[in-house]
Amino acid sequence: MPLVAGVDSSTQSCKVVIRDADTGKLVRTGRAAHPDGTEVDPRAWWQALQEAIARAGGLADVAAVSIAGQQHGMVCLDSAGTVVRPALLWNDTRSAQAATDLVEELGGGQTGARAWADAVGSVPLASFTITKLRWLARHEPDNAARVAAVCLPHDWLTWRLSGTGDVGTGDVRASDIGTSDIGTLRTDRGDASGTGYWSPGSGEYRYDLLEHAFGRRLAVPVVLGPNDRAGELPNGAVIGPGTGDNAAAALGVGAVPGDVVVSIGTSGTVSSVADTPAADASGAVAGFADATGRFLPLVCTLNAARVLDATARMLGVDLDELARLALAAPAGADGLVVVPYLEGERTPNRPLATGAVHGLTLRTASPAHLARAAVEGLLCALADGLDALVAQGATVDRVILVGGGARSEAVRRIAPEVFGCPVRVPPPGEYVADGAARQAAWVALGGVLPPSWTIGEASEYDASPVPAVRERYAEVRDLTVDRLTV
Ligand SMILES: Nc1ncnc2c1ncn2[C@@H]1O[C@H](COP(=O)(O)OP(=O)(O)O)[C@@H](O)[C@H]1O
Ligand SMILES: O=C(CO)[C@@H](O)[C@H](O)COP(=O)(O)O
Repeated sequence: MPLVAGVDSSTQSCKVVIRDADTGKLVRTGRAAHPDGTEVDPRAWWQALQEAIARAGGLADVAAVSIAGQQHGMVCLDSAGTVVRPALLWNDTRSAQAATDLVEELGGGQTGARAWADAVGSVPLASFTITKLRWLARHEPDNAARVAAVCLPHDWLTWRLSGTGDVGTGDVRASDIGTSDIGTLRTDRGDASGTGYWSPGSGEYRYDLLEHAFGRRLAVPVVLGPNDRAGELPNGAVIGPGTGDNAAAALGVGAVPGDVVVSIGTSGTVSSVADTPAADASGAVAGFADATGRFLPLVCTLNAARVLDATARMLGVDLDELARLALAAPAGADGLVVVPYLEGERTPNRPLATGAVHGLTLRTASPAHLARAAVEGLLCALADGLDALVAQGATVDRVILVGGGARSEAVRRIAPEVFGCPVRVPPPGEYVADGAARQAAWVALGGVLPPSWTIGEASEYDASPVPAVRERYAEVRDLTVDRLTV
């Protein structure tokens, strides 16, 4: 019974699962919190990883480990492998102007957008690493001058794990010891496809675009195949390539073409597995690669589970009470609409936007109406994403709902009304970490395909569609003001 470990180093926390490689049976878990903010010192992720591994009983008895992580974050290293500045995360919007400039510089408007989509599968938005590199070059020239290599959160953690050989005995080590050779950085197709300088279509880096954005060439990680080895722990356990969190979630739920995975975590994502790469010049759909050698067209919103957190905070209730309140109000909340752009928004591209509440009357000024409108607002934004994915050719046989927000009974029950189709909710779990564990098992066991694991009985939620909810949302979603300070 070989054991394998999977890690999800996500925006809010680090989660570790240890599973039986053959059957997928869950054996142990651990987690640790990440700091808040859209700019984070990567050593905080390393510390959280060590804590989460220790809480999961260590890695001494595992045969393989893979790390999945939040996509896009810019981790800059100097020639000695030291982190140059805190990483800018996927939800940091300071590079919005850089994104606009990069599209302009490739022809502007539709021409520039088409050129980027054809080159790297996606039109750059503030989330993408390449825009953060441009921001760094223009705003922090001293830091930029020190940068020798750029990598992503999961690449950096994988590199550190291969270098330190710490097998999680409970020993927390967040110092700069360990690997320093930037030539040994590794990544995978899934995460590389979110940089803006790697092409899912050709499987090659676009060094020309990286150089164009940053001003000079940088070292980048070698892109491994789906079950290649990235390194080894001292106990002989292999380290898998890892991947971006959304590619890992698709692997974790065993998504196949026809499945649309909707994840409600810090980000909201709508994605599907595809046999051909996407290249959406509208910028709504990012043409990512997946973790199995295929592709993962994906729509991402910046505002998902935290809209529920924020609404619960405003109402002074916990998340269970928020769900109860939301279900107590009628569908459509009698016309109350929450536009959920609390962190600005990425899809649609409104980096400076703020959220809004529309339709306040004496009748709708109630906790239940606000709770309902918040759930409906975040789901409407995801339903727009589902439309964009379908417009790019995705077929929707099944919608699978995952992420922390899927634990909300209100989200599960209201989703079919807003999406207009039933949703399947797998048993509560850490599907990103599970996908990483499945990849680790694939690396350990070999084979053409990842091992087939069953994930337990999904609950099916169905309800009559209520199109009026999306119609009302569409009427007001652009009626927001920009934030006062960036
Ligand atoms: N019962 C629940 N109802 C609603 N939201 C929940 C519930 N449980 C957890 N969450 C939310 O899930 C979010 C974390 O989800 P997760 O998928 O772990 O995020 P990430 O992977 O981005 O760190 C938190 O914002 C949390 O409030
Ligand atoms: O930017 C994207 C996808 O393009 C996000 O999905 C990040 O990958 C962060 O994910 P979570 O921490 O919300 O899971």
